[in-house]
Amino acid sequence: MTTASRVLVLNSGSSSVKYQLLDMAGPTRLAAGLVERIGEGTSRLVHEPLAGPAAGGGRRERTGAIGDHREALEAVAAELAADGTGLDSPELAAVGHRVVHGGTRFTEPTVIDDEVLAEIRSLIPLAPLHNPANVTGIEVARALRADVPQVAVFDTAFHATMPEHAARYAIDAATADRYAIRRYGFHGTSHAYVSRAAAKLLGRPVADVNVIVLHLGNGASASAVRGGVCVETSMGLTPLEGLVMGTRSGDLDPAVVFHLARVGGLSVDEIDSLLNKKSGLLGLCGDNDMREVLRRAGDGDESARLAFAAYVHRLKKYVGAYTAVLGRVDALVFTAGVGENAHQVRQAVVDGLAGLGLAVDPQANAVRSPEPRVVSPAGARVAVAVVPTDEELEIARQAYALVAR
Ligand SMILES: Nc1ncnc2c1ncn2[C@@H]1O[C@H](COP(=O)(O)OP(=O)(O)O)[C@@H](O)[C@H]1O
Ligand SMILES: CC(=O)OP(=O)(O)O
Ligand SMILES: [Mg+2]
Repeated sequence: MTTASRVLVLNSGSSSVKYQLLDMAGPTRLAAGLVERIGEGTSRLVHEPLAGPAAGGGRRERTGAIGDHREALEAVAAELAADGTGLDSPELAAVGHRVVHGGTRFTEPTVIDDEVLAEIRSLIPLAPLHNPANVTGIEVARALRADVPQVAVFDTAFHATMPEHAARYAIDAATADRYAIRRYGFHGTSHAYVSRAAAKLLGRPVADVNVIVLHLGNGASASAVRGGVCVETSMGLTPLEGLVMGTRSGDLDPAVVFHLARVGGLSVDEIDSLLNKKSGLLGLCGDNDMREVLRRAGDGDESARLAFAAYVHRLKKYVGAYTAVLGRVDALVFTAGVGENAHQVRQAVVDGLAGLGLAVDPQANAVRSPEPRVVSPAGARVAVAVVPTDEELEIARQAYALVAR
């Protein structure tokens, strides 16, 4: 029996690492931080001790090139060590890793051994922007602390309950099976956490509520959750399908790819990069950050207005579709960077959808708060809510539940 109760959570993205150190006895957040723009000259690390030996020490920030994820994670380990809460601590019970793609095999949190790591590596072609960084995180943490369990928590896991008719693409079945082509869905940790928190906010049992969750960050996805079980989501084989995102196109006619190859002469890798990194808001107006898009649109910039309108139009289509999938919707929930902060997006998505029971109260919608809150008018048929996501806490809970039993 161990008394170690700390969990370090690493959420490695394509060019960033978000991390938190939690004491699960509370749970108490001991430290949180972020390394961004990894691989660029202007990298930035922000570290904040929040509780424990270094509490009150204040936020520390350092800028300057951080070449790759390995270097970033070593810098994170050094910051934690400087607080007296390093990876060498006997209190560390587990390291929880966000792993974006779990394929068909991983639908539960999993303790990582060599074989599991090899399998995560083999899924890189299905999540080329994400799984490589996840693998590096695992390698670095293991090298620093081989005796502590490393636990993978998969973005795809929550969506594994999707019925076959939602998960299947309508393509030749033998080809689909041979190449494991199906809709997996992502951001599952967030969709799970937020749909549960929404039920709590409404004061109703999770099993009784039907929720549409809109996770709008850099990557963005929608999900339909019936009684706590995911029945549909907008991302597919990879995190490219679905909504208009910061740099990703979301849905398009697959023939666009053939056309670009045949008529445009682009290679498969060039098309991949175009659709994943140079499309979405960035492709439409030159900015991928919603704050910038809103500012420019407010100044009357036509391409920013178009980008905003296209972003919102896609969201409306998904809200309508998921209303049909669920039959009855109790709450529409906004989360992640854009969903939590951009009241303009929330307002625009429900505009004209009174027929679906959707509306926001402009005053409630304009409030800025880190707390979960309802922003629809009193008595509305469907509650519209803002629920801040906490992928790190959810990953820590799942990792700790696995190692502490
Ligand atoms: N105040 C705000 N208003 C509008 N958008 C915001 C605001 N704050 C953050 N965002 C948007 O949130 C996005 C990042 O969301 P986040 O959930 O942190 O993404 P990720 O975890 O995918 O990196 C950025 O595109 C940014 O534009
Ligand atoms: C899966 C995915 O799109 O993740 P992120 O939003 O972190 O890029
Ligand atoms: Mg995110």
